[in-house]
This record gives sequence, C-alpha cells and structure tokens, in this order.
Amino acid sequence: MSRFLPEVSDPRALDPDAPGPGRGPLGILLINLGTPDEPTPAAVRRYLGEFLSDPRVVELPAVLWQTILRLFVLTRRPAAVAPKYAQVWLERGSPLLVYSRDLADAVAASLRARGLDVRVELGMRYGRPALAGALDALRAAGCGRILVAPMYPQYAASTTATAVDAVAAHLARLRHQPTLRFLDRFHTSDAYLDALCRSVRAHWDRAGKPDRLLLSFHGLPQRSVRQGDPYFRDCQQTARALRERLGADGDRLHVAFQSRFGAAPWLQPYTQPTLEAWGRQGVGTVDLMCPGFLADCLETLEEINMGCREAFLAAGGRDFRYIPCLNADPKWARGFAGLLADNLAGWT
Ligand SMILES: C=CC1=C(C)c2cc3[nH]c(cc4nc(cc5[nH]c(cc1n2)c(C)c5CCC(=O)O)C(CCC(=O)O)=C4C)c(C)c3C=C
Ligand SMILES: [Fe+2]
Ligand SMILES: [Fe+2]
Repeated sequence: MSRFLPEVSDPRALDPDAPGPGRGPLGILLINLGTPDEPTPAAVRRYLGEFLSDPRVVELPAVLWQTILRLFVLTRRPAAVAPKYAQVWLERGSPLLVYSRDLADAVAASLRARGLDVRVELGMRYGRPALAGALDALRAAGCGRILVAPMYPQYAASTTATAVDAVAAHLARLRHQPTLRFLDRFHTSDAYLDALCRSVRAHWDRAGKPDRLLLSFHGLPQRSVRQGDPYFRDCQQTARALRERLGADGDRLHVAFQSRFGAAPWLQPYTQPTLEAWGRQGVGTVDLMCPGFLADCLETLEEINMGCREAFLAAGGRDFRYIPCLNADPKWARGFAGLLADNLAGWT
C-alpha cells in the first residue's frame, strides 16, 4: 500500500464519485427530446429558447442565429404555438412526457420481470425532467454501468448526437465516470419493426385497408443530409423493411417528411402538400403513421392528426385515419426492453 493512501475498504471514502461495491445495479438512461412544462407562451418560450439554441439543432453562425432567435422567433412563436399545445395537453401533462414516462415505467417492469437488477430513468434533452438529474439519480442509486438510450429509432445529429453530447458534458466534471454504453439507433431492429407492423395490421383488422398508408417522419434540412447525417437513409431503411413485412399490402406505403422549420429546403416530399395532392387526385382513404416518433406529441397529435387531417379533407380526401405512436403499448414495451437487454450483454 502506498504511503500516500490510507488503507480503506470502501472506495467512496477516497472518491465520492466511485460506484458502490460490486458496481451496483445496472442503469438505463432513456432520453427523449423534451417539451414545455405548461401550454403557456412563457413555458413554450423557455423550452424553445433552450431547444433552438442548441447548435446541433440550428446550424447557423451563433451570433447571427441568436439575433434572429431573440428578435423574431422567441417574440412570436411561443404565442402561436402555446394554443396548439393546449389543444393536445393531457390531464397528466404534455403528451410527449406522459407517454415517454409510461414507456419507461413499462420497460423497467419488463426488465425486472427478466430478473435484471436495473434502474431506469427518463431524462429530457431540453426542459424537465432534466437529463442531468436523471444521470445523477442513477449514480446515487449506485449504478456504475449505464446504458444511454436516446429514444430515436433513426439517427440524426440534431436528436441522437446532441443527447450523447449532453451526457458527456454532464459527466465531464467527474473524476470517476461510470462506464457508459450508447444505444445508437434501432431503425431496423426486429422489436421495433414487429411493433410497427402489428400496429398497422391491428388497425386494418379493425377499420379495413386504406387506399394509401403514409409514413410521415420528422423532417431535417437537406443540407444536414448532404453533410453526412444518416437520418434520411435510416428513414428509408425503416420504410423499406416495413414494406417488406407488409407483403402484398406493402405497395400502399409511401414516405413523407413533416414539421419543416424555416425557409431552407428540408427533406421531401413534405407531408401536408402530399396529402393535399392526394385529396385533389381523388385518393379516398389515407392511413397516416409517424414511425420516427416513439411517443405521441405536438407534432403528431396537432400537426398531423389535426392540421394534416383538415388539409387532406379540405382538398377532397374522404377519410383520414391516424395510427397512434407505439407509446407504452405492452408488447412494444416488452420488445424495447428486450432490445435494451441485448445491449446490456456482458454486463449481466
Ligand atoms: C429547428 C430545427 C429543428 C430540427 C432540425 C428538428 C429535428 C427533429 N425534431 C424531432 C422531434 C421532435 N420535434 C418536436 C418539436 C419541434 N421541433 C422543432 C424544430 C426542429 N426539429 C421545433 C421548433 C419544435 C417545437 C414545436 C414548434 O415550435 O413547432 C417534437 C415535439 C415536442 C413536444 O413538445 O411535443 C418532437 C418529438 C426529430 C425526431 C428531429 C430530427 C430527426
Ligand atoms: Fe423537431
Ligand atoms: Fe411542428
């Protein structure tokens, strides 16, 4: 024993950041985007201020963008967007948070049912519950090994990479960091594709088959993809894999991109103009699903199920049927738990 170090059995006596004996339970940090605390302009302003100041999200020179953001976006957008949040707000809060939390709880229960000693925490990249607090809770529970799992099936720098950045930034101040693993993406995993396919089939069993099934993914600036973001390819691969699973009915499937922000070109075709063109062309029944969103949120419940529904019907469409996100569907939660458990291999 070095004469500089006292002989101690509990590593915490020397290093308060050290994990507990036996490296403690396993930790899983589920990360989603985040959402305002309330459907009010003030809360939306706080949320958008944090979200849109992330240089991974808006890739413009910082001084230029902060000027535009503070002078134009944050002075107008919160008042326009807050009533939209109010239209979809649930008794338990923002849909994104409610469904993400339900999924996290169901995943934790499923992992424990497999006999795993695991703690699951949900942290949001922007807003609350903060990712930093969720990481601290896992460390306080003695988790020396943590699987970081951004809840985005398709990889984008503006979602997955920024979540990884934030985890690393929070741990940067520690002398003894926990051992980390990162779930990269799961856009062609069996658990995810099986769940999507089940959801479509169950909907068709109830309501009959549509003329077309539109998969609407969140958009991204085309420039990001040109610069190497794999998101577009991931979306296409998810769509292709789902089309194969749907067999002969796969022909009904089309892909579009929603939620464009700003004037630059984003991934195309755009969802709403696609639906309007279909309405004008006499396409009667459209089913719409948003596979890139694990949890229903403003972008699916308001933009799609309200705005796009209205646009399609106004353009001459007959029937618009929204297929909800996977949310906390029990079979999906078990499948997602299995996918996470696979990523714990060697730790269990
Ligand atoms: C400004 C650029 C944006 C990029 C790039 C972007 C990428 C992106 N976003 C999601 C998932 C979600 N986005 C949500 C809301 C939302 N997104 C943007 C902007 C960008 N998104 C804004 C400004 C907003 C807020 C609403 C608005 O003001 O219009 C949400 C819903 C949040 C909620 O509270 O319900 C999700 C989820 C992905 C997957 C993605 C890249 C692929
Ligand atoms: Fe977004
Ligand atoms: Fe939107």
